[in-house]
Amino acid sequence: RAISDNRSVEECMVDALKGSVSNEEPRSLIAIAKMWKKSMPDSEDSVQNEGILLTEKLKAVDYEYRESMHWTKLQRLGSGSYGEVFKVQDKKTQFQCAVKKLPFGCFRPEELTTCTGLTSPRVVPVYGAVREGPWIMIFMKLIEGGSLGQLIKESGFLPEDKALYYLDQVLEGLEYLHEHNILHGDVKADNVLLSKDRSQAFLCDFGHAAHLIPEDLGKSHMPDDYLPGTQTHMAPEIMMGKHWSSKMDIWSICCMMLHMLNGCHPWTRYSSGPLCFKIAREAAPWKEIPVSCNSFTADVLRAGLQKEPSRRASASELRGKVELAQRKVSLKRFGQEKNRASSH
Ligand SMILES: CN1C=C[C@@](O)(C#Cc2ccnc(-n3nc(C(N)=O)c4cc(F)ccc43)c2)C1=O
Repeated sequence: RAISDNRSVEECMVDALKGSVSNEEPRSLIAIAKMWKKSMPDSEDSVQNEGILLTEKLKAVDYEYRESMHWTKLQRLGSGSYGEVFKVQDKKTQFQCAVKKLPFGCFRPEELTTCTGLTSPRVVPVYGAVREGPWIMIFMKLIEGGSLGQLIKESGFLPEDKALYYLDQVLEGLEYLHEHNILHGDVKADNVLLSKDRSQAFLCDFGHAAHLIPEDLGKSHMPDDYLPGTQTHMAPEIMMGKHWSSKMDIWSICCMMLHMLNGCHPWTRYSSGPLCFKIAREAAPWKEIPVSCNSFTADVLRAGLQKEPSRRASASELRGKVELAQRKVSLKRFGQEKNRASSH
């Protein structure tokens, strides 16, 4: 029937996937994510259980994959855009991973279509997604070291060399996303996860992500259902309803750098209440760059905190400046340690 109706391959695929959970390829996950967008939650779906698992370590049983029956929650890890995140375990394989649980009505297909099939070592791998009644569960790799936001809270703030180290790694992830015309849309320390030894950083939470259509760049405004990210990290062009581009992520990652260095989000030390007018009208928050910063680190922040997107550095340009600043900062630190050693 499918082919005779001139239906797309994707539509045929989705028909075959409806109402069951199966282990399939990434393109099936993308197809069902788009199907979920079209189907609104209603009462008869209360026991609906359908989805796609991308790894054999998570095993659907008789085309079902249900909480408590096939996997169990071990502990709450944190909260993302519109959802809570848990450490979970597959009952059959004992494999542990993380799951973001969100209401079906808050699900955006871009949360899956933007991160499925990515191969960057700086992006948390997705393991699949399953709908259970009014909930969507998105499974992903467990990252044991917690979030960069939690590290900053524990430490108060980060030393310049460590902040530059994490900034470089997250910029590598942004370089990859922007090369694939993907906007992350909510870059901040809570959405950067750390390995157990805290040497590796990974980008997560594609709940605000969008596909950047190259021919649309510079023209289109945000799509109607676009979900803005964190206000303190929001680029001025969003506040002014102007064109959107990958440069939004660059503004946000520099706000994250200020958060690492100062221990607080930009704009929050000098004002309370809605920031949208302040961010749109006032100068970029260069005054929040610590005076103790190396001049090359300050250059990174000034290049990324340009109010005009066209004057703002790209991820690759900013990474080059970060790596120069890292050399200067580590040389300075090396010099200080040498002086300390020789004075003893
Ligand atoms: C690939 N993929 C699939 C869903 C996704 O959009 C997300 C997310 C998200 C949001 C907030 N927080 C976490 N979060 N994940 C973990 C983890 N994987 O171990 C985690 C661990 C924490 F300690 C705190 C928050 C955490 C994950 C996404 O990116």
